[in-house]
This record gives sequence, C-alpha cells and structure tokens, in this order.
Amino acid sequence: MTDPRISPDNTARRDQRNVRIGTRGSPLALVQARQIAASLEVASGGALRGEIVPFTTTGDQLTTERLINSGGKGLFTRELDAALDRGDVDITVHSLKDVPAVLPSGQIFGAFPQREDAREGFLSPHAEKLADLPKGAKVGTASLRRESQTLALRPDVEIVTFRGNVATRMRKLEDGLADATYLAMAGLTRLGMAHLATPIPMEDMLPSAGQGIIGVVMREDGDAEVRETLGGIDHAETRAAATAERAFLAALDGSCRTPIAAHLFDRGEEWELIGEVLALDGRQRWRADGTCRKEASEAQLAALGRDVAADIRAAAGGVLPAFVDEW
Ligand SMILES: NCc1[nH]cc(CCC(=O)O)c1CC(=O)O
Repeated sequence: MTDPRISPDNTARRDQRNVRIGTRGSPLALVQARQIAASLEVASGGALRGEIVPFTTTGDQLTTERLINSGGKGLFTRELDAALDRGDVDITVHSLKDVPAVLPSGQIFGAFPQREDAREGFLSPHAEKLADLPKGAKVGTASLRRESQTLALRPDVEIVTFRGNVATRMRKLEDGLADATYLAMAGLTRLGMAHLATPIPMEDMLPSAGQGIIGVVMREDGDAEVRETLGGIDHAETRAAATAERAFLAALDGSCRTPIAAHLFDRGEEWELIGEVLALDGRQRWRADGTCRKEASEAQLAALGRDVAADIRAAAGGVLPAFVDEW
C-alpha cells in the first residue's frame, strides 16, 4: 500500500539518476552547491538529482593567519580535485576565484552559471566608504590584493589580518578588531546579507579574477548526460569573463603571493578586460586594458587575457617578476 502522505512528486523516479556534487562545507559553498543541484534538476527535466557531498579542505582546516597567501595554490580545491579524480563525486562546485589558474589535468569546466555581482563590498560600523575612515584606522583583510589596493588609496590605514567565513569576519568587526573590512558582494548576496555592505565601484577596487562566478568542474571523460545538462546551465557571457580573466591570471601568476585583479567589462559593442598588479605596499600599481568583439571565440578571449598581462609586464619594465618573487 502506498503511503498517502507521500505525494508522487516526492517519490524518487525510477529513471532518475543521482549526481554527486562535491563542495566545501562552508555556508556559502553549500548555498552555491544547492543552487547547482536545483539547476541540474530543472535543466535535465527531473532526470538528474543532485546529491550534496561536503568536504573539509586544507584551507578550511588551517587557521594560520596568512594561509590564503602563504600555503600555495589550491588550498580550497585539493581534496575536491582528488575526489573528482577518484570518481567519488561526479562534479565539483567552486567559487571560481578560489580555483587555481590551471585546472588539474583531466578536469574541465562543465558550466559557468550566470555571474553574481562581482563588486567588492565595504563593511564598517563607522563609515560608508574607505575615504571616510579616520586617519590610521584599522582595515581587516587577509587578501594581499585588498591590502595593496587599500594602501594605494589610503597609505595611512593599518592593515590587520582578518580571515574566516562571513559570520566570523562580521563578529570580528563587531568586536572592534578592525574598523572596516571587505567581503565580495556575490557571497553576501547569495547568503542574503548584501544589505550589510556598501558596494565599491569597480574603478576604485578591481575585484579578483573570477569573483562572483561559480565554476562547475567535471572529468573530461565524465558522464555524457551530466555534461550535456551542464551545457544547458552554462552562461555565455560568464564563460567569456571566466576565460579572459583566468588567462590573464595564468599569464602573470607565477606566484600566488602577487596582488592581482582583473575584470571583463561589458561595453555594449565589445568586451573590455582591465587587469591590475600592485606592489604589496600599494605604492606601485600597473594597470592595462584591452578589448575584443562580443563574438570572440574562447581562444580569442584567452589571447586578450595574455595580451593585457604582457602589457602589464612591459609597463613594469621587467621589474615585475623579480619583484613578485620577493613577496
Ligand atoms: N576567498 C574566499 C571567497 N571565495 C569566494 C568568495 C565570495 C564569492 C565570490 O566572489 O564568488 C569569498 C569571500 C570573499 O572574498 O569575500
């Protein structure tokens, strides 16, 4: 006898297949993974069912201060990459800005769903924006990019190392450990907390390459139905941005200790990529930009990223690589 309390909609379809989704276990990561699960279900007409498999990554375990900048690449992806390799999960879901510029071999991006607000958010109980902070104020961040960008605008402020998930950083701010901090608007928006921050104009603070983008990774030889369904949730403009910004990153990021920012802007008729590299103390900043047609291929978008990177190297007059290595 069937239980009348179970509606047919909630009964697992016999032809429905599980897709195991590897993700970090942080609140933001889980929101993102659930979004992908829901999209997969819709895009496959109910044939695929997402099953969230949370992992603790090295980056989640380490509590050392400068971990993002000192521990090498892939701190937040290593365990997920291995699980995907072994076939323990079918896909992995990442904040693209935490994914190293080059994917592990055998892995590809199956989808870049539509980008969320890529701007940085400014959070402070005392001020609306960086310029309003009193002289010598403390700004909390663990990001070398945010540190150097802040010092470029406000050499007088003191940078204090600030990490942890969104809730932790908010608490540190409330406890007065810093007068202000930054969080990506994308993460705040996904967590329903965008109202806590003031978006910073892109021109004032260029975000990290890939900021606001979710990357869905699968094995090159992965399941054809999963691959096709991921193709259905891929967003062309977002893929264009991911491609150009990551090519720029790959061309410059010899060291993960380099403050680098990049964003692909929609200028109506064409794309414009703006890239930026800074000295850690913010006293030097190199910016370059380039454009390409909206119809550009992925190869052309990647070339745009490399060209802008080359322009920055040229502008830095050869000082960049050695300089960067010392950081
Ligand atoms: N480095 C941590 C991280 N990775 C992705 C986001 C936010 C979401 C996004 O940019 O996609 C954050 C938090 C932050 O920088 O504020």
